[in-house]
Amino acid sequence: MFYLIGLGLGDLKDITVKGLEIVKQCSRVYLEMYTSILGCSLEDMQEFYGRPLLLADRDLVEQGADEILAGAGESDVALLVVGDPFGATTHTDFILRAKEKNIPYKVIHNASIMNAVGCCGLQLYKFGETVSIPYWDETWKPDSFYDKIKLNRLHNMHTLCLLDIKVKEPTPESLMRKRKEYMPPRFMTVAEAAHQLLSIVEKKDSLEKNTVLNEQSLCVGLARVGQESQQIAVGTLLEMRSTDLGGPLHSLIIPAKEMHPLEVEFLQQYAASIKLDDYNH
Ligand SMILES: C[S@@+](CC[C@H](N)C(=O)[O-])C[C@H]1O[C@@H](n2cnc3c(N)ncnc32)[C@H](O)[C@@H]1O
Repeated sequence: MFYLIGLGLGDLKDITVKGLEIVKQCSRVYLEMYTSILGCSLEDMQEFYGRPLLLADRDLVEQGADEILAGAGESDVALLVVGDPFGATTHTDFILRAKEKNIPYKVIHNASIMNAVGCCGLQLYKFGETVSIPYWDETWKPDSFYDKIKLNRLHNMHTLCLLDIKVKEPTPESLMRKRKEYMPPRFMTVAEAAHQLLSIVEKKDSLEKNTVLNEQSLCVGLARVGQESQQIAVGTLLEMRSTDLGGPLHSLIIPAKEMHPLEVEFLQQYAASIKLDDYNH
């Protein structure tokens, strides 16, 4: 059997009882470690699960499905995913591959950022399309996510912005070499995301006089949701640019222009600088 097991968002104890029992009985257990991270070390996980974990980086997950699924028809193999297995777009492919190979499979669900985002008080029912904000570099500055945020705002929906994670990034010097050297992992912060959004707003503003989003628009910053050190901050896009929410992972929400009074009341707890009742969101 092939098992796809969600680990939740908090720490190693967020795995479900069912998930833990399966982990203990499997012949091989892989840990996917590039679409998200947990607030604990690999060593702690191995000790808690009482067994070694095989690390599955992007190359192995995207190109090595055969290797991971090998033997899963005869013995039990698990792939552990931080959050929920379907909280990232990558893992449905595993199920399709398992089906193709006639390997039976089971999914063990867990909390995902896609639903835990409700911790800030914004109603899940009112979220529109989720967007991903990628790190820009000198020459590559994609901004198509901005149009999706704009559409959500026009339809009075909140936008969850997932922020880029860069792991196993080759150093520029090693790009031409066979043997790659890697940069330290990077996790986009709420401040970095706000900085990139502001530069798009400034560019679009002068081009199209766009008032859907501006530097005074309300934003919600989330950090380490589900962990003991979880942080939530509410402020303007401009304020978010200089807000330090500490270590990874971070997400940014652009709320709808019109909010339910309960949403406003809940958000107000985290808004140090703004009186939301009087504020044009
Ligand atoms: C591709 S998504 C992976 C989602 C994961 N499989 C899940 O179900 O939650 C990764 C992005 O979600 C957001 N994220 C994941 N966990 C988070 C957390 N605990 N707190 C804040 N943001 C989080 C970050 O923006 C991160 O870059």
